[in-house]
Amino acid sequence: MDCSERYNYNPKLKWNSKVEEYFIKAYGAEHFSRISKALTHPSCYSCIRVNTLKSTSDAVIEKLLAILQETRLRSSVDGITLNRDDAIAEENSNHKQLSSWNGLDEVLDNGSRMGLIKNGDVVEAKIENTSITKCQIPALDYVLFVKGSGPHTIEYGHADDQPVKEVIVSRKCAEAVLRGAQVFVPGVLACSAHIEIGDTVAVSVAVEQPGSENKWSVGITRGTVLQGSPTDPYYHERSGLYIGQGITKLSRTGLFRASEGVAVEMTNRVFDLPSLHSLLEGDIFLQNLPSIITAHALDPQQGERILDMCAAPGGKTTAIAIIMRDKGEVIATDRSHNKVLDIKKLVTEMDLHCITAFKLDALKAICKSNGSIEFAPGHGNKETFSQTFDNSDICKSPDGNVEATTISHSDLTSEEIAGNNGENGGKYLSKADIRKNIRRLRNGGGRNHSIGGRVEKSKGFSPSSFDRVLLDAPCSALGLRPRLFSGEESIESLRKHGKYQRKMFDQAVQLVRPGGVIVYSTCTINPGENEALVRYALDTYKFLSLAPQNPRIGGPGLVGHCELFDGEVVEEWLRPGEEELVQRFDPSSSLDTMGFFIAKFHVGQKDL
Ligand SMILES: C[S@@+](CC[C@H](N)C(=O)[O-])C[C@H]1O[C@@H](n2cnc3c(N)ncnc32)[C@H](O)[C@@H]1O
Repeated sequence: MDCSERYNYNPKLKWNSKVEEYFIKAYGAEHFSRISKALTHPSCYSCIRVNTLKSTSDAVIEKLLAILQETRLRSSVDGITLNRDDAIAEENSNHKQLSSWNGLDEVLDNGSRMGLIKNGDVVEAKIENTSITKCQIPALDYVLFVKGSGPHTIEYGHADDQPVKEVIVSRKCAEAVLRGAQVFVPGVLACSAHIEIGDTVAVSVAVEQPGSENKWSVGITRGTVLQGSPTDPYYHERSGLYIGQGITKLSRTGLFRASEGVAVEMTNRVFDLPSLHSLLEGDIFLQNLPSIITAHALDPQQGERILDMCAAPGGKTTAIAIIMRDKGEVIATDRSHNKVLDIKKLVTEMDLHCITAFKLDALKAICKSNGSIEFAPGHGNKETFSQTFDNSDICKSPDGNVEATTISHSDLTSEEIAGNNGENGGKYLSKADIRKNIRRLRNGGGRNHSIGGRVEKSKGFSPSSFDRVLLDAPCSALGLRPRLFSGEESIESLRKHGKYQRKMFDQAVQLVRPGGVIVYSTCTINPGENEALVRYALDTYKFLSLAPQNPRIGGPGLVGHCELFDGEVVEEWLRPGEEELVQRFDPSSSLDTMGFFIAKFHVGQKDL
């Protein structure tokens, strides 16, 4: 095979064959092939929502340009100076010698900064390669796009007689790298024999391959030695799966001995997207455009009572609260205890006061009696600790008393945490879970707040007690980008998602008041979880009607039906006239978003 075919990025997404057949029926072969291709690429921009209660778009643009430019300048200095010896010296001294760099100020002051001004407003600001644009959709000028680039062709320096040094990473790791992350140690699966610190390596990804009994497997054991020749495991399968080039931060031995840290610092990426994680916390939130549109489609009004049924990590909840100017009541629920902590952390960071987060199973969201909330009891720190680790039912308090269950660092040693001590309700915790929880404990309840582990459990809410309900349902997530494998879903599993979503929707219908609104959304391209849910809703509840959405920038929904299981099951989608009332975000469209679906229902008199 020609080397240039091998050392590039041209993945072909693998699907379960029946699922592929079904999607081809839904979209047509050519369109589905475009969707499939688009899913393997990240969007070429990052989307940021500004917390307009704490900052402004202009202030965020200013700060981000400064940070991004500095990062670029630093990494270009790294690129020039980071040879093997420098890297070893860096590892030894454990800090970078860049503190005297003051190039950023020069760039800011020397007039190379550009601003595109429209109607007196900055709509695009640029410094050299960094461009930040304000969203032009009316009322969404607090949404910013930070432009990335790609796919780039990378010169890996391969020659017939000299194979390149290589590192193979896991699929999840590669998907994160394509979004702008570095390669971290746990993501490394295999590498060439003689990797030293500071080596330039080609990074490729091991993607699941079809195995026996219709099962998929990666087939590369961690620690495998690569020769750079066709005798390497899955050599041919990795053709076209090269995601960039980087510099190793550890030797081969270190890579498989260490448990954390950066393994490869990416210097040449197929997709170059600025990494914005943990920047300007509280002032901004990284969020996909369709998710922001979902909050607008709900059209929450100040003073209303809103329920976000599957809310974690709180992206849409906080977007809703900000649209309401933090006035009213937003109740955010999620079934997972730890994820409710994530919501609370985000709410604290964003300094929002109208949101209350509860642990609640959305399938049991209606309370039988009036008393609707129970609180997690505090029983001292050990108990609290086990609560933080345990997703099982923790709330048995019958009296509704609120007791803070705050954890302080001094109350826990890492040994106590790592030892597990059987305090996790008998549930096995992997090392990764434990590390995650240690991080969670360290990070606590937001920047300036004490570390809090209090989670209230709700018993549910009274029927018709909300003005608006958002059901951003758990789904097959087949719209998420970038993805390098989609074979895990079968027709049966897709249908299970649909069933689960319908049950949640039944609860939403009961909770919203007559005259209220339900918004249903998913991040999947599967019509069985989108249009089929709308059909179910409209056919089951005659008092529901599809409502127009504002803004509406997504495409139309799918009209018609699809036969499954050799015609034994007919899945009904939209009827003519309904398609323009939903929003379907097609990853292959020019909007370049994730695959997403939004339907908005108006709730009429329920006794009809
Ligand atoms: C698509 S995510 C929600 C994303 C969130 N709305 C946001 O924008 O940040 C779906 C969430 O549903 C939660 N979930 C799954 N099953 C649930 C259930 N039975 N009850 C409540 N939440 C559930 C998951 O824990 C997950 O956090």
